[in-house]
Amino acid sequence: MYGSKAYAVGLMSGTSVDGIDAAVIEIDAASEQEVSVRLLAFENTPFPDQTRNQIFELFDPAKATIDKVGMMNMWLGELYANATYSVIAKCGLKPEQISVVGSHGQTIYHAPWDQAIDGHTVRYTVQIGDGAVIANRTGIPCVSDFRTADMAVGGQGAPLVPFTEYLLYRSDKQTRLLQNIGGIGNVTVLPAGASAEEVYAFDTGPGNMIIDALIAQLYAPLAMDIGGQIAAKGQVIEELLSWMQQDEYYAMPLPKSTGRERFGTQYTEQIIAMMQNKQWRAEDVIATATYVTAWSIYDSYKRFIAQRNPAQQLLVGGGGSYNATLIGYLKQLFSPLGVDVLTQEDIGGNSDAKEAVAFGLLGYYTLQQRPNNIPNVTGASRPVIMGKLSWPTR
Ligand SMILES: Nc1ncnc2c1ncn2[C@@H]1O[C@H](COP(=O)(O)OP(=O)(O)OP(=O)(O)O)[C@@H](O)[C@H]1O
Ligand SMILES: CC(=O)N[C@H]1[C@@H]2OC[C@@H](O2)[C@@H](O)[C@@H]1O[C@H](C)C(=O)O
Repeated sequence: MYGSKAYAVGLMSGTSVDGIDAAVIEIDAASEQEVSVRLLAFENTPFPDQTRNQIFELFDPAKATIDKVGMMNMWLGELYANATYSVIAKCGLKPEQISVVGSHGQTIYHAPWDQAIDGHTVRYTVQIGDGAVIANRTGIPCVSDFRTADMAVGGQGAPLVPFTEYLLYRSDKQTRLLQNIGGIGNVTVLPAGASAEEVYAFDTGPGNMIIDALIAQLYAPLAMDIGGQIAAKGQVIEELLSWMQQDEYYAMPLPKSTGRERFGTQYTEQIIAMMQNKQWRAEDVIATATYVTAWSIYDSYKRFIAQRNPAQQLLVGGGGSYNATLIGYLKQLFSPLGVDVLTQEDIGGNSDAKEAVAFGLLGYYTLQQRPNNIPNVTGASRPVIMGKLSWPTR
């Protein structure tokens, strides 16, 4: 594989359920340690409203009956295949030129803790959007369902993007924190001059998930606080802030990951109930939820990172990069610590495309039968080749 260039498509639909991110990348693997990626095209296709609502229903195990999960698995495969076609056309390539589609799928449930069954324990995670559908519609081999292999060897199955961040963003001189702010927030620590074994990463807590849910409740039909404009008009409510800061997730030891199971609908309903009871103003509640995301990133740094790896740079990606109030809070919190806060756009990248790019690269490694998890990051007992490979019939 070294010395050759290849094209891959990466597909991501994350915990925010805002749609399908699709990226076409050119991978240039000069040697094992020197891999570079060029983004050739990117497209976000929002889910049809009905599909989005149906996906949200599947987050509730009581509503996620097997027939609904099975149908959505196949339907998302179709939508992912369409997104693949569309993004390939955007850069003027043909499907035959693409080596692989790496598709994350839609997480509908993630249980990275041990569950007892028949005197044994298992962990599980469910990502849907069938790879066989994608492969057969597009004619391109498709790697999907990445997380299970890592769990099969004792890992949490998340986060997976750090493998690609190590390849693409490490520096010999600077310790960099790669912070993603999607539905959930997650950070990857790339110590200066580190080897892959020294990289660690974890979920910092909520990203935009609570903000989005509160906006949908309080400012419908809005689904997000565009640019952080609503939060900018509010003040942080101290009482709500300290209640939110008490969530036990923040103090949990590493490795750790979280999701909608903790910061989803039930959590937001509690905030709305408190708000009604205390007569808080909606913009103040949004400002507080926004501040909590910034604080949780700062708190994670101080608690788990700063002593071991004092950093020079916090590089933010994911949709939260476009929330100016959130970025403002981050700058306020990190600047006294001597950490520069930058977004992907500040360095010529694309905050929206970053995870789709990552899954294109992860899929390419799987196709090459090369391990692509970082055990130190996920808690897995060893490196594994992640994902299931579906072949098209050409
Ligand atoms: N212009 C914007 N202004 C404010 N917030 C935005 C903007 N654009 C996107 N966002 C926020 O980013 C979210 C989507 O982020 P992203 O696509 O990175 O999440 P995701 O990939 O679904 O989540 P995860 O990475 O947790 O799986 C939106 O739901 C919204 O809250
Ligand atoms: C189970 C799951 O889908 N987890 C997501 C989620 O969204 C952010 C954070 O929680 C991260 O752990 C992960 O995604 C990214 C893409 C990852 O694996 O690196």
